[in-house]
Amino acid sequence: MEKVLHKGFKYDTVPEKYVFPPEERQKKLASNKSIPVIDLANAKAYIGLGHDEIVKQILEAGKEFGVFQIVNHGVNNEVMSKMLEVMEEFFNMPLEKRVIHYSEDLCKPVRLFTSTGAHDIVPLWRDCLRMAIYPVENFKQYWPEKPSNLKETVERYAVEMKGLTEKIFGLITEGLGLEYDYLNGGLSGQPMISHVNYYPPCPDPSLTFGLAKHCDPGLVTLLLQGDVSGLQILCNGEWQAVDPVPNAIIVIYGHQMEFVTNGQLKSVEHRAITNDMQSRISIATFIQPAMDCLVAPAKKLLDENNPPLYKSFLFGDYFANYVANLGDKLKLTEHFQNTTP
Ligand SMILES: O=C(O)CCC(=O)C(=O)O
Ligand SMILES: [Fe+2]
Repeated sequence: MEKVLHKGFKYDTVPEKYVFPPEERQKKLASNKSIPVIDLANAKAYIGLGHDEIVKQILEAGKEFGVFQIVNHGVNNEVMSKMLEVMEEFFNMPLEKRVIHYSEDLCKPVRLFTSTGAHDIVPLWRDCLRMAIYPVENFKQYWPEKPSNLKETVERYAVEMKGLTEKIFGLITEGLGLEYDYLNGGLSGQPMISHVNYYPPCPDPSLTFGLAKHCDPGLVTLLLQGDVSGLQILCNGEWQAVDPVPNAIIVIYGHQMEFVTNGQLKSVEHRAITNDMQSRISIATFIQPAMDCLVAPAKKLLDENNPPLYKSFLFGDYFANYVANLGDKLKLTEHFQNTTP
């Protein structure tokens, strides 16, 4: 396989190997409901005016869609735009400057790869710079030296993402009636990882995917998508676009959130499509349990009317299954559902 897809020029035609079989290609989108945009301006660490409404909206969005966008989230807008800008610069650097980060070693804290970097049947129209970003002091040394302001920008972004995670977790646990820090500790104990997804312009987006249908493995994914559309979610069997909202961050519930909340919050299946006019960058930051963390439905959410729908398992076991099944939610759910009456 080629080391990276993006070589800094526009392709004239889609190379054969990137073409998906006709039955798997995108079909018409549903244009009904739009994904909720939740304004966090009045969300406080304590109960205040407007706060209860925000908690309610977050839970409802989780029950219905498994995804929502947030605005006035407190993350510095300049940090977000700098992050997108510096990553665009990274992917526009000459190939020889980028390719030094290419690696197939899954354990590396920073690596560039193409497609999923795994055993794809049809490769995806995507390159990805994967970086462990938090705790900053453990990983900063591995981040790319070029562009020269990359390290400083990623550091600021990582700190903002950490703060935002705590804020969102506080709102979710409050809404569910769990202890305030229930989702902290082991359940979000893995270092924070960001995937900087780069989708070069594609001559025929109807034939390819930037990312194929998957659910995210962790608790939540915080996604920055700039102003180019491309994210789609599967909602009641129909695909729907999540169009960009200025300065918004998309919150995607991952599969562990569904397990921990005993199915109260849904993990949404999603994909990314390509675009023939512009390249697109999205930055996904994953909050995931430590590999040795025991994941199980929260006891407070169980009673005789709400028996556990899932088994308890080590996140490491889940993750091995996730990789083997390419993030297929149905297969993973079957594997971890509780079959004892
Ligand atoms: O590019 C996007 O909008 C989606 C990215 C994504 O789903 C992921 O990185 O897991
Ligand atoms: Fe994803």
